[in-house]
Amino acid sequence: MTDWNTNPEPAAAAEGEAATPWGDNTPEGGEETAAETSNEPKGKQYDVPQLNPEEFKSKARDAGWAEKTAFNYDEFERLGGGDAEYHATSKVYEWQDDFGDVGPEVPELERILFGGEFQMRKGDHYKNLGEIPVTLEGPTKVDPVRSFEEAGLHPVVLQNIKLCGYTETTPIQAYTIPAVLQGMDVVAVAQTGSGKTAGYMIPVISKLMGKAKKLTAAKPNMSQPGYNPRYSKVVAEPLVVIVVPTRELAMQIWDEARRMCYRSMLRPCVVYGGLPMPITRDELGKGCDILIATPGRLCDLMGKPDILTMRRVKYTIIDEADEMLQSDWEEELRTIMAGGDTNEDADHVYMMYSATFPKGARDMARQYMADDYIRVRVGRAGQAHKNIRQEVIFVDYQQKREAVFELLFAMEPGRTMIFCNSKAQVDLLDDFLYNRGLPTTSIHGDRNQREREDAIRAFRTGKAPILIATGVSARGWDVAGVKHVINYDLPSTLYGGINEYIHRIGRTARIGHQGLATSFYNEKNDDIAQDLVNVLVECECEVPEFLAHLKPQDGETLQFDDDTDEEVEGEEGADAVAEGDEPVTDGWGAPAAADAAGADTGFAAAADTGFKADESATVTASGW
Ligand SMILES: Nc1ncnc2c1ncn2[C@@H]1O[C@H](COP(=O)(O)OP(=O)(O)OP(=O)(O)O)[C@@H](O)[C@H]1O
Repeated sequence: MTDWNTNPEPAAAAEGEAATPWGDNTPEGGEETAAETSNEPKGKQYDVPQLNPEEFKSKARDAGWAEKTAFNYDEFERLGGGDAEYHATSKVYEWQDDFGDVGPEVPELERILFGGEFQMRKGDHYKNLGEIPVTLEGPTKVDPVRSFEEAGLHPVVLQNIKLCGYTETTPIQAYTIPAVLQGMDVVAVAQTGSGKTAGYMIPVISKLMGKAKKLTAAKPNMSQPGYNPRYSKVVAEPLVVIVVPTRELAMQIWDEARRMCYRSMLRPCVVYGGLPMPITRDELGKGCDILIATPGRLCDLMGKPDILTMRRVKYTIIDEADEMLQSDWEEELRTIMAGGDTNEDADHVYMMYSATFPKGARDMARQYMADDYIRVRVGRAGQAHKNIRQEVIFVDYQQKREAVFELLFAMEPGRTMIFCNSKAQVDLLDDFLYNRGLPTTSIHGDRNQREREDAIRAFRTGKAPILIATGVSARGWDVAGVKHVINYDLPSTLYGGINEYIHRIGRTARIGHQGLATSFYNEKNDDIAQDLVNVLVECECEVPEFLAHLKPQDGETLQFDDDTDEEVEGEEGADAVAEGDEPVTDGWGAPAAADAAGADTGFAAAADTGFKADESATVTASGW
């Protein structure tokens, strides 16, 4: 049993607590120095009642938290979740040679791919996505597309988009879809949950679809009675390689690929560390046109020419690119971006996508891209979305468990993600909350593959609506109905700092939904304080009293570390922008400076599509 109740008696603060348990977390006395020099608790004192396990359970049930239930794989499959074993072996559309250009509908598969009750639908605040200025840099004109119909997409892709329930493009899609269709290298930055995945998946698949017959490699005929995955294998020859940092994200992007490839002869596959090698071989051996992979497993397979060859790859896409451009991945990324020894395609297209893109990563990205690559940015690189209500409360270091317990009871129950900075902390907190009747599950890098898949399924399907995770393990996750993100530990600089914070809180309020992000702050978080305050001010969220001294003074503009970028101002930038063309911004960090107003940018800020250039020569995606 954990020592959860070793706190001092609830102190004087208790008086005001009952009425507003989350209202005032100003440290008593407000003096930083006092807390630094003593062990005196500085914030409000939280309390967990002393109950037996049954009493805890009934307290949780009374508050509306369902009991965690064992995962029912039959039901999960029936509802369209995927395969019960390894998700990578779930069904994809299987093409047959006599299909002609477009395959017939398969209602059972269609229901699985598009009908899952847990699939995200756009929220009531979707229009807010369009209120952010879009900035373009690069020498080539791009006309944004407001609707999918006007983008000139392949009819099957258009049909699949409809089945997904996407009715209009998001701002990032409005620009990246035409850019990719024009064959450009693209770096794209837009807020979490704004549809970046479809922003590359749709145009790439649409482009390949028209020529699929010519381009795709031969595949075994799996409908033949004699087919045996062990002996009828082919070498996988993907046309598209999508690289992502985590296994769960790889599976999620594969799901998007499965949807967009429905009724086409393009076959998506996913491979990642933790997927047993025999399964990896079998799946790739069925033929692979779109390969989604984690970097380690991909590099491993690139050295096995009897399983995978990169010689036909036409598109390499790096998702969560700033994470992938970190030094930890340098060797793998170099190998992948080199395209493999046998890559034949001189027009190989490279793309990078993320919600955050610090300057160091941008500098590195540039060395991999074509000279005329286009850069699209929605808002500031690393900007949080206003659909997220951010709250920062002061919680003493030794009071966090009690605080999170109380917080979970103070809120209406709903899907909640809690982030910790270490795997050990994830385990401890999961035990603590679970033993107190709450329906938790958890995930981190030390769990085996089956445990990881179980945890994410339990969370997605609401069997365990509270998920405790380390930040990196949850990058890019898109789970419907996440109402609340809690930063139990704020990510210090060591854990990715403010960019990590942006990714974490971005698990809620996706694609037009609203959500809440609560962060526990104490004096150990000083290193992120200024960045945090800047983000709160930028998003018009309340800055708590204990951080008020960091707010910009009246008339002072917000300073972000990434505000300046030499790439379009200095010599390097001159290389990236063709002669005679003006970049549309003064850099990536901040919206364009007013002095660029009126410049003939050469970009389409076309009135006829509903987009217009604002005074500062950014392109505002108005009308959403
Ligand atoms: N045009 C659209 N209309 C409605 N929903 C969409 C549209 N495009 C994408 N979506 C949905 O929006 C959700 C978020 O998309 P996605 O995961 O691609 O976001 P993201 O920008 O990559 O986020 P992150 O930065 O967190 O990875 C997904 O559930 C996706 O199905």
